[in-house]
Amino acid sequence: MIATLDDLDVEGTTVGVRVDVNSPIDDDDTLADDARLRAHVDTLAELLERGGRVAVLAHQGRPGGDEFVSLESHAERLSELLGQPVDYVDATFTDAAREAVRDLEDGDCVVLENTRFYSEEYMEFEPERAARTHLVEGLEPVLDVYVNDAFAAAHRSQPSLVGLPTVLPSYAGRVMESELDVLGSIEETGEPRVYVLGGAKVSDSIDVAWSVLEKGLADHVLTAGVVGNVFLIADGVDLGDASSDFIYDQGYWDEIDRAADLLDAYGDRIALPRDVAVDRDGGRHELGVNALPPGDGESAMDIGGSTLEYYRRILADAETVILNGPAGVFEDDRFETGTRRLYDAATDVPTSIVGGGDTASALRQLGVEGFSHVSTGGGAALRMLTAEPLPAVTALENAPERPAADD
Ligand SMILES: Nc1ncnc2c1ncn2[C@@H]1O[C@H](COP(=O)(O)OP(=O)(O)OP(=O)(O)O)[C@@H](O)[C@H]1O
Ligand SMILES: O=C(O)[C@H](O)COP(=O)(O)O
Repeated sequence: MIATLDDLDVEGTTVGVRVDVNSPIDDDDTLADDARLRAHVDTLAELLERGGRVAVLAHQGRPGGDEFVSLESHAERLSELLGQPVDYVDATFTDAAREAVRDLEDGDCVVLENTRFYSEEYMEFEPERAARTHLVEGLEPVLDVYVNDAFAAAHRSQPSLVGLPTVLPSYAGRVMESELDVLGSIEETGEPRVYVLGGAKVSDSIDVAWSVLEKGLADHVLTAGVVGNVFLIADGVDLGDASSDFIYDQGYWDEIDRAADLLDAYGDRIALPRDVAVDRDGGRHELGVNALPPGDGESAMDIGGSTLEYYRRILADAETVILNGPAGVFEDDRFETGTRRLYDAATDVPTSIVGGGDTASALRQLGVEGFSHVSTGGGAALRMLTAEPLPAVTALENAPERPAADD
């Protein structure tokens, strides 16, 4: 049983709050999009209003990557969103960080530095071992309790996610609570249940497809995007050199064999695109799979109109639809139709769940709204949608005894 903020006596308590504000970053190393910050405002505002002393912990980017930057601009934006001063300290668990946390008064908030600036935080550990890392040993003495609101990072077994809840009384924040409510009860949603797997994360999508088909969670899996292209090749369709080279360059060539095995095992429940759209003479041109391969240099960039009709018929009978990843290269006006129309059709299904923050922002750009639930998590949501446990959630379940909250 995971405790929530309802179980926490907040006033005067120093709370370490793990959030996921991993965001797109501009060329000047500052925040380019605040959607993920906005998601955590309710949790943070509630803790502050209830008199908590809040130390925010988060990662940004991956070591060596362009988006691996400090959280200073995140703190500035958070201050605007919360409508109160938010301090920032360029340290995570050193003396400077601990002093900033000890100096907090009731209702104060400080953002600590990007947790991944410390190498241990980019490693995966068992919780007991994570509890003996520098970050956890440094922060534990200055924190009274730990709140995890970082659902989007809950598939990572890293110190700030699994080590802190091993040593501190721990609670789920409001984002974590609502994600677990919706995604944790996937088996209880209505049937027929349809999974739509698009986008470019082919191995992850094939893992999900195996899992949901094997467990009987999916009545149908609809494939689109690069995932759909891999399944078409696995089914013996000649998509031409451009699409094949793309799949090879992305390192997904071996996935074709896995997709073929999946088709052998569960082909009756997997739907493949019936046509694709290519770039011909600078415009969109649709080709039925029987008319493939496309011309020289032409690549399958979107699903076509007959695929959309076919998928819409399946969705019309569905009680639940779970979607991840765009149906095509939606960033290009000529190839956004598949994503917009497929996702639009999904909003008519009684329960419609979109996993993946990037997909969600693409949908906002395309003006598609009306889903039952849009998850803040990409990889975490995918893992949850296969009914697999998330390490950070398990760590919350196993957290030490907590003092009872005052009513
Ligand atoms: N047919 C295609 N050919 C090439 N690229 C494609 C095709 N279909 C989709 N894509 C690309 O896939 C990318 C998105 O895939 P990805 O799996 O990363 O989804 P995502 O929305 O970022 O996922 P998440 O929200 O889980 O992070 C887009 O940039 C899109 O252009
Ligand atoms: O953006 C995400 O999916 C989470 O913040 C996790 O980031 P990671 O994939 O770099 O661990």
